Amino acid sequence: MVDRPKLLLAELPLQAQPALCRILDANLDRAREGLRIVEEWCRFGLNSSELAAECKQLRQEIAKWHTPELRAFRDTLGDVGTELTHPQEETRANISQLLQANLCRVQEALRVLEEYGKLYLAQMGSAFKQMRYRAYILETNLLGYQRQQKLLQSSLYLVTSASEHLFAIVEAALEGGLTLVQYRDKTGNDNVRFEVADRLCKLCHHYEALFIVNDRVDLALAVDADGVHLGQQDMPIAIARQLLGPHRIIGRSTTNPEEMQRAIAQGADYIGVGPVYATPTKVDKAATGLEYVRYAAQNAKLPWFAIGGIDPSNLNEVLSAGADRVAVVRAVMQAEQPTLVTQYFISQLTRVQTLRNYRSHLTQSHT
Ligand SMILES: Cc1ncc(COP(=O)(O)OP(=O)(O)O)c(N)n1
Ligand SMILES: Cc1ncsc1CCOP(=O)(O)O
Ligand SMILES: [Mg+2]
Repeated sequence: MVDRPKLLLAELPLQAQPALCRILDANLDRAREGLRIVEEWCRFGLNSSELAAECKQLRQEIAKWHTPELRAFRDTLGDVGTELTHPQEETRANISQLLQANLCRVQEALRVLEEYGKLYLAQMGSAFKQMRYRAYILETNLLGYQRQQKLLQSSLYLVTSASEHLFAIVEAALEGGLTLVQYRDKTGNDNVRFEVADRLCKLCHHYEALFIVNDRVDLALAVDADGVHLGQQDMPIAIARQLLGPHRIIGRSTTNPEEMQRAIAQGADYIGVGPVYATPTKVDKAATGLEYVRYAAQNAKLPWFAIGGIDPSNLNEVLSAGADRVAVVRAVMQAEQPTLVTQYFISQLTRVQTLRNYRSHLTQSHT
């Protein structure tokens, strides 16, 4: 139980006392309801016992303040606010929006409890201030966890190239089930790049896909991207991590085992493996061939994407060498039907992943 500090309620004018108790009662409910909604996703959607436990602990701590005295002031019929809804409350485009809305609701309710709580009980303000900070940390951890999960679940990675139909192509690929997009543009100026990156980021998030910016940490931060992709000549991973914080994704290009081991040691979240085949999209880089794909399949202990010259005609060869994630530019950006090509890639990648998971399950259960 909460220590019973001094009750300040009596110091308020008599007519303000019921109002204060109703505010506290309503917001104690609101904060817990919002947390419960978030908790369900942590538990059943993300399978994260840590995040679910944090939601539960916060809920329980809030509940301790919800005393019978406060509940006694509830007057639902007399509440003029029950009919007031915002149109956005009626629709939720996706899980991220739903979580965002409820985390925001929890934080608002905790703020109300912090402020009005100061008039009710000594220590209530500081207790709810601490809980509000915990809710912010929960939000950041949840977002980071969601990103890593989505990265793990992504088998096809679209790296964009300049095109007058850029948005239509990316949207078509998203319609086909794409969940990971990198904005790569070596031309143009920063003004245009910012506009394009911002629009692409919103488009990807609307489809619940991750959005990564090539080369540029500043641009990634400016548009609130999910992460950045850095080559060997780009910014060091450690500096990017300092700028981006712990929860955004950092990818690294690798062409050989040494670069792979270094990227892992430096804390990359995923790596590009290639160019597997020579490609006009990256003329300055020699092909690494399938040998490096085989090496990655045996040694990479993080998500890795075979990249470079991959298209539906050679996909099977790359999969047979051990890849189960690929990144492509032309195969989708220049496809006549980007949705269909995306669906084809994803279906083939899912097929090999399922087969390999099944085989490794069998091997484990026989040892
Ligand atoms: C997924 C992925 N892998 C490799 C690269 C290449 O990055 P980099 O070597 O920095 O070359 P540029 O793309 O910047 O020309 C990539 N972008 N994505
Ligand atoms: C950016 C990059 N890095 C290694 S290969 C490559 C380009 C791959 O493009 P494509 O899929 O068109 O061959
Ligand atoms: Mg680069």
